[in-house]
Amino acid sequence: MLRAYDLVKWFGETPALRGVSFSVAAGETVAITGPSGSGKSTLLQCVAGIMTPDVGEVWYEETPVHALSETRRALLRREHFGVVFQFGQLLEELTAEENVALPLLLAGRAREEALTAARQWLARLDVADCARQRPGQMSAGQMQRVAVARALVTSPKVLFADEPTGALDSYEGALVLRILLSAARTHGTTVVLVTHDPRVAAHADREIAVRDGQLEAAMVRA
Ligand SMILES: Nc1ncnc2c1ncn2[C@@H]1O[C@H](COP(=O)(O)OP(=O)(O)OP(=O)(O)O)[C@@H](O)[C@H]1O
Repeated sequence: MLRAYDLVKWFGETPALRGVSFSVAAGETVAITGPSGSGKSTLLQCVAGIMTPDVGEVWYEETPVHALSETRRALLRREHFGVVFQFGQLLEELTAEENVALPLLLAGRAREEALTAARQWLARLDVADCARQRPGQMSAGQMQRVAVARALVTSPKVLFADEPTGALDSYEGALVLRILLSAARTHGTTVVLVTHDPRVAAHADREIAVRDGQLEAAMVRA
């Protein structure tokens, strides 16, 4: 479903990726692991079409993501991908249900329909009580659950998550991860997850280890 060929990315003099190739099958959960600065986030952002590699190709099904304009990549992300970052990046001035409804409103859905779907996702993530609260009134764990609901509300084909539990304590982090993965599996969503935490990576079907911008090992769990 997703394929990356020989990705190279430089930031000035710094080589962030030095020829990385891998593929992800539909419905698979893959963890990209590695030490700080190894290139995990750069890899995720190239594969998700958030940035383009300097060299190499990224294919999403039959679409050459690396060759699309910024506008087409934004459209592809909006229609097919969901993204969660370490800090949920919710809009402060909107309530939880409005934050989650936003991607549906942008896709042209009617307001009441979008809010109903948002509330269903908040309930699935066990934060129905927060529907009318703004991010400032929520805990870090609640905000991250809302961010996951917002990423999944459009039923994306692929969910990209960059340290989605990195800002949470280990108990809350494990809970959010479990809910995220079970929601993704229930809906057949492919997941690409960046983490430096082996306990988080252990939940994935497969681990891709990156070191100094190159693949270290690709292992499949039994
Ligand atoms: N926007 C940027 N400008 C300049 N250098 C960058 C930029 N983004 C990443 N880098 C550099 O590219 C390399 C890879 O960074 P990247 O963020 O992909 O690593 P990472 O494994 O995700 O690290 P961390 O776990 O600390 O987030 C690092 O040397 C980093 O300093």
